[in-house]
Formats: sequence, structure tokens, C-alpha cells
Amino acid sequence: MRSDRVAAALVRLKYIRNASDLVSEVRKKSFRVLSTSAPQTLTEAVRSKIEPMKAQVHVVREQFGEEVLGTCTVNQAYGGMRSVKSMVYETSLLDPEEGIRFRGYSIPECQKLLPKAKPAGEQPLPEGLLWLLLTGDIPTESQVQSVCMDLKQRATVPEDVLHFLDRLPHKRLHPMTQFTIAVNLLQRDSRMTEAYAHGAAKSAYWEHCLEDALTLIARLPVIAARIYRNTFHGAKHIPLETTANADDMGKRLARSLGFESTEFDELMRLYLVLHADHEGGNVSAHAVRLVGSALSDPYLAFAAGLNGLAGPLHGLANQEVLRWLLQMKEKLGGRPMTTENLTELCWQTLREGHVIPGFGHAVLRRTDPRYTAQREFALKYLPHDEMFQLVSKLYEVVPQVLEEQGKVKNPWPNVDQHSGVLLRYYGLVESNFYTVLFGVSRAIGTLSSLVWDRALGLPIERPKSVTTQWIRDHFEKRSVSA
Ligand SMILES: CC(=O)SCCNC(=O)CCNC(=O)[C@H](O)C(C)(C)COP(=O)(O)OP(=O)(O)OC[C@H]1O[C@@H](n2cnc3c(N)ncnc32)[C@H](O)[C@@H]1OP(=O)(O)O
Ligand SMILES: O=C([O-])CC(=O)C(=O)O
Repeated sequence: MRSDRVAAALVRLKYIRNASDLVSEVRKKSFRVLSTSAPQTLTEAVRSKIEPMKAQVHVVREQFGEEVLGTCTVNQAYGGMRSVKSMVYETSLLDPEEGIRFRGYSIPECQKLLPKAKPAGEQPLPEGLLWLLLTGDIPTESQVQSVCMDLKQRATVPEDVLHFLDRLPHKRLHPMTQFTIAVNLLQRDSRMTEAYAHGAAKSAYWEHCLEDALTLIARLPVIAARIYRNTFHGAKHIPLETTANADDMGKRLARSLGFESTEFDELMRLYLVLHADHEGGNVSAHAVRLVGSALSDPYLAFAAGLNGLAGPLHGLANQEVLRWLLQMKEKLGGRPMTTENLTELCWQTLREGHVIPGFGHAVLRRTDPRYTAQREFALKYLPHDEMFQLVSKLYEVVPQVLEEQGKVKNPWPNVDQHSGVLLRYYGLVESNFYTVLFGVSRAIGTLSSLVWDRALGLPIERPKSVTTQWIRDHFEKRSVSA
């Protein structure tokens, strides 16, 4: 009965043609309005999706609201809640075997379908991914151009914030610490916080959140470049004129860091796309969701995500990988990169009680497709690079070592195993900085998702915790009464 009423309402709203369409529409990955004219701005496009999506959520909750989505065993509660299905996150979904899909599209599909830089770009523009994540649609060329222009206009950071960053003790503060300081400083510009203070309606939060998200995403390359040049290049900043004709985020990032090659522009585009989103449960995405659920604005929420990304088991692993690879080369001395020599050095790492960085994953059970995409880039542009050859050889060696060790659930490489050698090849050798680049990209996914959290009016997150004593009492009582 309830679903009949829902169907009738949806027919009235033109989301479906008749009640029998309801079930098939619910099964589709996105709920599209039947007749639309293509919106030109991102805000209009998101707006056009909100009511249909709310209707879809409504239908799903009506139909399946009391079904069990996942269970949580005592071991899972102690074990980082691994594979407990207890969140809904719309922008991407991770399959353990296949890897990430952004709004249903795999990485190779995104590389094929998303618009490229004119005239000869081959990698997808991050602005296109942003449109896809926010709306669920592959954008047209002109839609992507509108996002490029919008972000370019927003890509300025107040002088006093830059000067504050200039005065930080760069040699003593990790670039990720400088990065979170910067994002917190920018928080004073939050439109969402301002709107909340002026009594904005809950139904309008998403739009303020989107405003903040776009401004923050646009500003992050400027901040990243400032930190990079302050920390590693004696505060010699790249003049603004140099980036004036950089019309997309990838190129702007490359140029403001101080790199001039079009190949590096392409690498930055690819990098920003690959690292953007990895469903909702990873540390950075979950931190953004959690903090945002208290209605902390996107700046505060994203700063929390960055702090999570800065951990060595998560985003910082890319820094650790490059260090480990360089140590490995040093330990090899002049010896060749044979299977035997590399196997021995991997065992040495394990015997010292360390993880092998860039291998393993909490969810993936095969080679990360983000690794594969970077490997393809390397095969095209730097096949003879010695460090790439080391990474290639480790692809053969490490999984065997980890299998033999016997405790790792996934012996295959993840995204972080590959990024450093690409950056290093083009001269970005300062591995301490790598996670900042990861953070610039992660904003695209986590903030898109945050906009949807507000659009759907998700409540404050508050799972129930229990104590070890509670678990004992609960299950002991149960076995007595059985
Ligand atoms: C962008 C990203 O965040 S991708 C991940 C980046 N992180 C890394 O590359 C760091 C190296 N990898 C790891 O530490 C892990 O594989 C993680 C953190 C990614 C996943 O952790 P988990 O889900 O707990 O992995 P898993 O269930 O396979 O762990 C089982 C055991 O194998 C160990 N293990 C997992 N990966 C590795 C590895 N690469 N090298 C050595 N041991 C490992 C774990 O430490 C754990 O040991 P313990 O039982 O003594 O505590
Ligand atoms: O999914 C995870 O847990 C970690 C990861 O690869 C990411 O966040 O990119």
C-alpha cells in the first residue's frame, strides 16, 4: 500500500511513467528525471538531481527500510569494522576484485568518456570527474568548460593566509600539517557557517556546502603550491602570470608547483582523478562524513579528512613507498635487481617488523586499478626509468613474499605503490610533499559526497559503542538463558 502511494506521487512528479516502473527505477543506479534540458552550471545540475534522489531514497527506505544490510560480529567490532555495511555513500563504490567505480564508471571508462584538455590531452580532466561525482552524469564538453572557468575564477587565496603560511617553520612542520593549518585558516570564509548563523533553512544547506566545496577545491592547488615552494624552494614562488593560461586544475597545479612540461600536466590530471574518491569507509572519506555530520562546515570537515590521510597506513603510504624504494636501491648497492636480491630485502623489511608500503588493502583483493592506470602511464612515458623498473620488478616479487608470510589478506599493490616514481621522474622528488597532492585530489570526492550528505539531510553520525565488559555480560547472559 505504502509503495502504491509512493508510486502515485512519483508519477505525479514525472520521475516515473507508471507504478510498474517503480521497481525497475529503484534498481537503476541513478534516478533520472524523464525530461530534462541539460543544465549548464554545476549548481543547476545538482539541484535538478536532488528531488529525484530524495524520492529514490524515500522509496528504498519504504521498501527495504527494515531489511538487514549487514551484521557486525564481535571480531568486526574489535577489527576496525572491516566489511560491516553500515554507511550509504553515493559518489563511488569499491568492489574488492574490480576496484573503484565513480558513479558506476570504472577508471578505464572514465579515462575514455570524460572530456580531455584541448588540443591534445589524453587524460580526463578532474573538472569532468567533479561533475560526474556531483551529478552522476558524464558531462558534455561545455559543461566541463563551465566548471573549469568557475574553478579558475575561484582559485585565489587571501594574501594574509598566504603570508601566514610563509611564516610557518617549514623545516619543522610536515607539509600535511601546514596543509591542514591552511584549510582551517580558510574556514573563516565558509558560506555554510555564515548561512547557518543567519538561520538558513536545512533544505538550503547543500547549496552553501557546494559553494564552499567549489571554492575550497579551487583554492587547494594554490595552497599546495605555496607549501611546496616555501618548504623546498626557498619561498621562491611562481609568478601568477605563469599560471594565467592554465585553464584546468591539473595544469594549474603543475605550473604553480613550478613544472613546465605538458606530460607533467597530464600526470597531474590523471593523479587528481585517480585519488579523488574510494567509497565512504576509508579513513579520510569517513572522517569528512563524520565531522560534516555535526554540521561542521566543509573546511572543518575536510581538514579532519586530511588529518586522517596523513597517516602512514593511509595516504602517507605514498611517501613511505618512495623512501622504501630508495632505501632498497641503496641496500642493493651495485647488485642487480634480481628476484633473489629483492626477495631478501623484502624479508628484511618484514623481519624488522615493518609493513611493505604500497601493498595490501583493507577492501581490495586484487591489484588496485589505480596502480594499473599509473603503470600504463609509466609504460608510455618512462619505460626505461630505473625506479619504474624497480617498481615493476617488485610487482613480481612482493606478492609472493607476502603470500609466504601468510597473514596478509591482499598481497597486491595499491595506488600508493606507484605514484612516487612518476612524480620523481618529472623532478618532484620531495616525498614528504606527496600526501599533499593526494589531499588536493581527495577533496574532489569527499566534498562532492558531503554536498549530497547535506542535500539528503543525513543526520548526525552516532553509532553505538559497547565495552568489553558489556560484550561479556551480554553473551554470557544469552548462553545461560539458552
Ligand atoms: C590510499 C590507501 O590508503 S591504500 C593503503 C596504503 N597503505 C599501505 O600501503 C601500507 C601497507 N599496507 C598495510 O599496512 C595494510 O595492508 C592496510 C593498512 C592497507 C590494510 O590493513 P588490513 O585491512 O588490516 O590488512 P590485513 O587484514 O591484510 O592485515 C592482516 C595482517 O597483515 C599485515 N599486513 C597487511 N599489509 C601488509 C603489508 N603491506 N606488509 C606487511 N604486512 C602487512 C597487517 O599488518 C596485519 O598484521 P597483524 O595481524 O600482525 O596486525
Ligand atoms: O579504501 C581505503 O581504505 C584506502 C584507499 O585506498 C583510499 O582511500 O584511497
